[in-house]
Amino acid sequence: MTEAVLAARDLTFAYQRQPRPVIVDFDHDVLRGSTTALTGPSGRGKSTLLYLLGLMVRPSSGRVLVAGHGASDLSDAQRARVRAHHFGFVFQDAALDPTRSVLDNVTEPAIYGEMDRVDAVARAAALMSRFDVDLPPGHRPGQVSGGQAARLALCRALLLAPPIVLADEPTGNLDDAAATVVMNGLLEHAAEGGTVVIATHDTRVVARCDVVVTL
Ligand SMILES: Nc1ncnc2c1ncn2[C@@H]1O[C@H](COP(=O)(O)OP(=O)(O)OP(=O)(O)O)[C@@H](O)[C@H]1O
Repeated sequence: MTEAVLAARDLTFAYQRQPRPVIVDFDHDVLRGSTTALTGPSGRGKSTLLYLLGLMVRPSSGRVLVAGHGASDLSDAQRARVRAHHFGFVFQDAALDPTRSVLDNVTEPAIYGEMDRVDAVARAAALMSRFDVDLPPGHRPGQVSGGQAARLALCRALLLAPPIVLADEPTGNLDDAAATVVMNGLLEHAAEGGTVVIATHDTRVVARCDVVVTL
């Protein structure tokens, strides 16, 4: 049987001071090597669900299991460790730190993931070359295009070759060519044995995922 690398059990989540929960009794198994699109209309909770699965917010009730182990009820420090070892994130609108160079943005997960600086820089250079964003390392995010920022965010997410990549609207505002590069990168990660979950309303992305979850 194919193993669930990530699972939601009776997951319910309400933002503080909000009358209604955004996610209610959500159950799902994400299988190793799969690509999953979380889709649905704006405001249905795609991003929220992605952050729950990525252990960035705690569920109001229910659990998230990572590699078969309950993870959402761990302490903040323990969840941070699980995040560092299991997940890579592509945040909405790339979310690069404008105060740091593009290289330091891409190598940032190494700080949490126990990869030394020399290896991190080499791996970053290889990824930046593969995705055709081998910019001068001192460049700042303010000096790059939206498509380049999206590819740099992908490089950052893949830096530690994480078992699971979670991506929040990774192709938002990208033209077809740039969206294809980013999507190909995510699909290649899955083809290499990684697992990919994407919150998106981009039909170009949904069409290329193995599993579609509509919220
Ligand atoms: N920090 C917050 N506090 C209170 N409510 C929030 C917060 N963040 C999101 N929400 C609400 O939760 C609901 C789900 O938001 P979420 O961003 O997860 O949806 P989404 O499906 O990803 O939307 P979109 O496609 O527009 O990005 C929305 O009604 C939103 O207004």
